[in-house]
This record gives sequence, C-alpha cells and structure tokens, in this order.
Amino acid sequence: MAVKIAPSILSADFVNLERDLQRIANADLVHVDVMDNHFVPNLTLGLPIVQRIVEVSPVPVDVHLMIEDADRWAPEFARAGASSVTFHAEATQAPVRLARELRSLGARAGVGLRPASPVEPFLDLLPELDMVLVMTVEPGFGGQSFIEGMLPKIRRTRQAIAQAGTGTWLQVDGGISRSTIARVAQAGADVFVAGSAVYGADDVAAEIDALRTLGSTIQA
Ligand SMILES: O=C(CO)[C@@H](O)[C@H](O)COP(=O)(O)O
Repeated sequence: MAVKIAPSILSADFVNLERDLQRIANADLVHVDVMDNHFVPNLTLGLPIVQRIVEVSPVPVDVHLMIEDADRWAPEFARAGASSVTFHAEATQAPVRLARELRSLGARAGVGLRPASPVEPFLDLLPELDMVLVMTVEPGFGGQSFIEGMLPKIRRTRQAIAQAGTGTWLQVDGGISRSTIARVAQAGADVFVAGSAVYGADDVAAEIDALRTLGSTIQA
C-alpha cells in the first residue's frame, strides 16, 4: 500500500503561504484546514484563499472542512478545484448525497470523524466514499498530542475497507510525527496529515521523506 504524506498548512506561515506551499513540493497532497469558529473553536480561511492555493500549489489540494452546513459549502470547494473534499460526519444531513455530488464535480469525497464519533455507521457506505478521515486529536488546532485510543478505530476501518474492496483511503490527522507514524501505519492508515512535525522541521522536504519512509517500512 503506497502511503501519502499531506502536510497541513495550519502550521505554515500564512503571510508566506506560496513560499510554504513550494517547500512541500515533494509531498503527495497539501492539507487545507477550513474552520468556521462554529464547528470548531477556531477560524482559518475560506473559499477565495482555497481557490488561490489550488492555482499555485505544486501538489493536489486536500480540503478538510471543519465547518457547519457542509451540505451547502462542500461542493463549492470541489468547484474551486480541490482534488479531495472531506466533510464531517457530524456536520452533514445527507452524507451519501453530498459524496455523490462531490464525485460528480470531479473531487474525491471524504468523511471525517471526530474522536468520539463511531465509524460503524459509515462502513456500509464505503463504496460511496473515497476517503475516511479518522481524527486523532480533537479538531481545531495544530500541535496537539496523538490520541492513542484511536488505534482500534483505525484498525476496524482498515479491516472494513479491505473487506469491502473499495480502495477507500484511510487518512489520519493530528499528532502525526516520527514518533507516532509507525504504529498508525501498522494499524492501517495510508494518508498521513502532519502539520507541526513538517513545518516545524529545519528541513521540511527531508521531514516529509522521513515520514513517508517510516510509514512505508511498516506497511511493506
Ligand atoms: O485538522 C487539524 C487540527 O484540527 C490538523 O490538520 C492539524 O493541523 C494537524 O496538526 P498537527 O497535529 O500535525 O500539528
């Protein structure tokens, strides 16, 4: 299974965003956290900035919507050119309709789960989903420590994906670093979001390669 590293620009320098996007040109995706101060107690950026990121990013743009009313807004991010759009299970009324709409707009459709949200209601929906995001911290802020208790949820999700044969990506987000990525990969994740570990490193590109190697070694 090929692992993917998706640096989160939440830890980038927003005044030098284009420079910080170029610094992660060896990543597989760039993870863009959209927060509305309602779904989470933080406010980041919105559609116009995502549109510009799509234009200048050297890698595909993976949008993570931590916003209410995902049914209304998620398709706009697909129209803006995001390669994947993840909405939260807790913020949609109609996940299947929304996932189908995102796919029809040419984006990969992802569903995100807060740490306390069970994955089980979504396992029968895997054929409708390109990605499941298991949050490994409470969403809202970078730099938090990894919640070890999420490992069983990651394992159950990987088993269900294997059983369904859908090839759905299994993304993890929060507290991913050199010291956690190996056991998260072992549990079955294949897309790793990392903010502070990547942008806090002296050599950002080398950190991305190191994380990819650590994740891949365990999966081989
Ligand atoms: O969505 C979020 C936080 O809600 C993340 O994408 C963070 O940006 C990850 O940061 P680190 O835990 O890797 O520092």
